[in-house]
Amino acid sequence: KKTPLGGSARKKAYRGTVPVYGALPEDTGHPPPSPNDSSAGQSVPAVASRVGPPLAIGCFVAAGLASTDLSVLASNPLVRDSACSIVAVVGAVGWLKVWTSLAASGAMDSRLSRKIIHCGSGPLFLLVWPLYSLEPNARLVAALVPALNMARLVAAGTKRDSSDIVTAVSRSGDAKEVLGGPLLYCAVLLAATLFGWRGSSAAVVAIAQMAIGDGVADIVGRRFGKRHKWPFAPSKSYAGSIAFAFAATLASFALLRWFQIAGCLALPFETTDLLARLFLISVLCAFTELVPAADDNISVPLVAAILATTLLR
Ligand SMILES: Nc1ccn([C@@H]2O[C@H](COP(=O)(O)OP(=O)(O)OP(=O)(O)O)[C@@H](O)[C@H]2O)c(=O)n1
Ligand SMILES: C/C(=C\CO)CCC[C@H](C)CCC[C@H](C)CCCC(C)C
Repeated sequence: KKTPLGGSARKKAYRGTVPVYGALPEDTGHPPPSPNDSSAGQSVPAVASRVGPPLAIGCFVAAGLASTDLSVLASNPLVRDSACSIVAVVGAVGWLKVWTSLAASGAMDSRLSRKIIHCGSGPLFLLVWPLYSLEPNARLVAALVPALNMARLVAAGTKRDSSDIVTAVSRSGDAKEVLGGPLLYCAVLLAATLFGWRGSSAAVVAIAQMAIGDGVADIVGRRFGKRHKWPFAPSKSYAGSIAFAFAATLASFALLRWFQIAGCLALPFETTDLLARLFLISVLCAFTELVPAADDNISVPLVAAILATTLLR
């Protein structure tokens, strides 16, 4: 299709009307702005406000990185640890957003999305641990991830922030609820980071039991455990507890192996021996989950940590 202005005449006309754009239409693939286009002839700040703060921040970070020697950054442990924590914090926001959006769109039940968040958050955080530097302070930088999430939950639970974290993790949509199970969950991640860290099989097993064991018990129990309930815990089913024991064993095993492969911890057990020990821990944690005395986000990882300290050394 022929255009009214072609070749150099069009370039000249375009240069004349759009002082803030460095690129010509041929460079950008976009058509030239019409005389009515509100961006034509605007100043840089006006255009920046149109494209929005995220792009401005992105440009700022990119310009900073471009003017810095990246090899110096990569070899600096504090920079490396901060980068890991930034990735984890941003990842956590995206992770919650994905499941909340799926629930909001009707693609899945919000109880299921909440349980998937419960199952995935702790193990995903564990996967990041080996990427931190060997510095003793690395765990402090890593601890910022659950600490910041706790701050978000407290802000949301005390209504100082109407964040959609409430939609993601509260059962009923009541903001105060995030100060219960979800806050304890993050507190366990914080304690495991500060007092266990990646050389501790107890920290890894405690997180796997709390996240995967308890989460899978709920997901499976609700579907397959409607009829056969425990006599002393009428809301919980055999199916849920069996699923807890098997899923938590496999998750603990896989995460421990990941830490072994990454060179973070050494375990003196053959595969079958390790699996048997983890199964014993998981069965006992599945029984702990049936006890209504304490929140299972505290009781399960506590029992798991004690058992792992005794059985995995
Ligand atoms: N061993 C289990 C554990 C859970 N469930 C199912 O999962 C539901 C929720 O269990 P539970 O995690 O104990 O509920 P809450 O603590 O109330 O919820 P949450 O942990 O999500 O805060 C139960 O009603 C039951 O249907 C089950 O069948 N068997
Ligand atoms: C619904 C939950 C518990 C109820 O029993 C889980 C709450 C999850 C937190 C609000 C989010 C926690 C995020 C982690 C601290 C970091 C995850 C990082 C990872 C890379 C995604």
